[in-house]
Amino acid sequence: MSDVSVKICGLRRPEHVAAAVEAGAKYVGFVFFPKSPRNISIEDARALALDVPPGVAKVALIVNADDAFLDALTARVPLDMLQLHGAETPARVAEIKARYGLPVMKAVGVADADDLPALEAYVRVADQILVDAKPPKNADLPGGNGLTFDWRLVAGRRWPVPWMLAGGLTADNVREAKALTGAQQFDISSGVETAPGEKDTQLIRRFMSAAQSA
Ligand SMILES: O=C(O)c1ccccc1N[C@@H]1O[C@H](COP(=O)(O)O)[C@@H](O)[C@H]1O
Repeated sequence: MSDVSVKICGLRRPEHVAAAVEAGAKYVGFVFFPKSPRNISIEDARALALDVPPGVAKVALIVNADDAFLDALTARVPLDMLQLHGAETPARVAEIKARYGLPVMKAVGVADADDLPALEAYVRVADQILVDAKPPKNADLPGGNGLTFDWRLVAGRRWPVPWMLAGGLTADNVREAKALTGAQQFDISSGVETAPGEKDTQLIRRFMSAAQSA
């Protein structure tokens, strides 16, 4: 039995949700960000989420969302976690957690050692931390760019809450990512796609197998 947990993010089709669940993903992610090729409507996400079995966490990825959107989202989609992937402050993270009563995972972008202190404020308010590659300046997306960062920056790091590694992961590099960082949780989106937003069942299975044997 593997000690690794995987989140497959940016799912939009039932066959890809099924492939992720059948292959052992512990989290499935839905992206609510109109600029993303993985964006999904609330009603389409609801239909997918209703078919996810217990034991697999349904995660909504949101970027600087306001309360009106979050009210509508949480009223319709049965969710287990909110992933905040924008410039939400620690105070906003705490506010969202209190208002919706859902566990919150805050993404923090890392490019160099100067980005690491920002994590400390978030581990006090979030239930989990997602350590992702920092997007390039002027990037359209704050994540999901298929970029890695220098994993040695977080080698052996421990925080008081669970953490997940993201950014440019693939079936070919997840073993090295685990060995270098000691991460036990991995989040992937573009690495299981054939084109932006186009998930692939075989790539999902291949990544799950590589992560579980890493
Ligand atoms: O996937 C997206 O479109 C996305 C949009 C806005 C914010 C985050 C997004 N994706 C997240 O980014 C990381 C890394 O993704 P990748 O594997 O490098 O493609 C991951 O947490 C995605 O959930």
